[in-house]
Amino acid sequence: MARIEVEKIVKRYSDVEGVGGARSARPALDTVSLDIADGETIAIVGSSGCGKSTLLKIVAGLEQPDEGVVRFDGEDVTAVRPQARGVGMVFQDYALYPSMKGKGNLAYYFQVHGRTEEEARARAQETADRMGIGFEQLLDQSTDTLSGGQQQRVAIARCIVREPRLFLMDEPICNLDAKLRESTRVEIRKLLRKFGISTLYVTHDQQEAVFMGDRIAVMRGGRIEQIGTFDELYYSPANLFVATFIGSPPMTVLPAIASGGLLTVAGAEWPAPVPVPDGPVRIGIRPESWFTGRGDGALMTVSHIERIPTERAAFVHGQVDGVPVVVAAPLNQPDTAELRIMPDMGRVYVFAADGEQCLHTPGPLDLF
Ligand SMILES: Nc1ncnc2c1ncn2[C@@H]1O[C@H](COP(=O)(O)OP(=O)(O)OP(=O)(O)O)[C@@H](O)[C@H]1O
Repeated sequence: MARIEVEKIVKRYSDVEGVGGARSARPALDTVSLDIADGETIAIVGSSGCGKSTLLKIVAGLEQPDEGVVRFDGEDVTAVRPQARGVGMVFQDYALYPSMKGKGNLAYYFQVHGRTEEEARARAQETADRMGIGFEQLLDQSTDTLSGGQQQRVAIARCIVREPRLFLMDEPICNLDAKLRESTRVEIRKLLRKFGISTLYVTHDQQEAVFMGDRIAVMRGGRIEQIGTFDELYYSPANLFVATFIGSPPMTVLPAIASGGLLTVAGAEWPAPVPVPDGPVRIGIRPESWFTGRGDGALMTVSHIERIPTERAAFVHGQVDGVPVVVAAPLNQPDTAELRIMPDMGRVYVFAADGEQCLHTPGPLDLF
């Protein structure tokens, strides 16, 4: 267990080609800073190529940064080799030794480090006991006969047995089918809580990030846009990118013109929720923040209705003036080609026209 500090990391890959073959000026990581508290799990999300894996590799010591510092418990480890950092790594491919049983996988580290067989056996047993019910049976099986989820449990145990200071997990369950993914992520979360090991958990799946992370870091183009709890990101996004990245289906974003306390949106005039300087802005409306069926609303052309019986809810997808819109509705929402919709102006977000600043957020929903 450790407190991890990542400070102003810059990483440039020299062979990254920019548009038209020119050398790209944009680094893979651009002044990235991050603090992981002792025992905390931070989930890192962002689209492909935003630098998630590079960040993990730098913390692991597998890549060297061009600038910046990595500290474990206050000690500068930037130049420390990976093997000496005490980091446990779990990736999507389990990288277990296939010819060995689970037990052999756990004991291997001790064997290659010249430790006694008794110690290896005792540590493997202790870890198996702590991993929970049913785990010991897995250790007696050859790893290539285990399911993906089981292999991932053994891979995690193989890290835990070495008592890592930090776990680095890069899309550890993305290769599993949907059902196994769900049970395995519950399992991993339980283990992380139980062992209290500080963890960086990379995923491209927002829901997984919300489930796994005590906090979530949203990355874009080599930068961390915002770090916070789900509520902080959802209700107080730093900018339009975070606001649209967090939340599923995503919020609708409409261009608007502010003038004299009114917002003109798609030809309709709505009162601004807060004083907004006159000029172009963008407004964001989450699916749950629309009123439907009001005569004075904007006209939405419906493309399809996504019904989610397990949630007793539906999402109506369509367009207003060519802009994609998603509106939450009851499960029994009738099929319709058009719908009059009106935002709950008390729940809209207002962004600067370039999307880089959030000018107003409605704050958390008061459910009680
Ligand atoms: N070894 C390398 N050499 C050159 N460029 C690299 C190398 N590794 C990564 N990159 C580039 O650095 C950027 C960040 O890559 P990285 O793998 O960290 O992204 P990622 O967010 O993990 O993506 P994904 O979700 O697709 O795995 C990308 O533009 C990628 O092409």
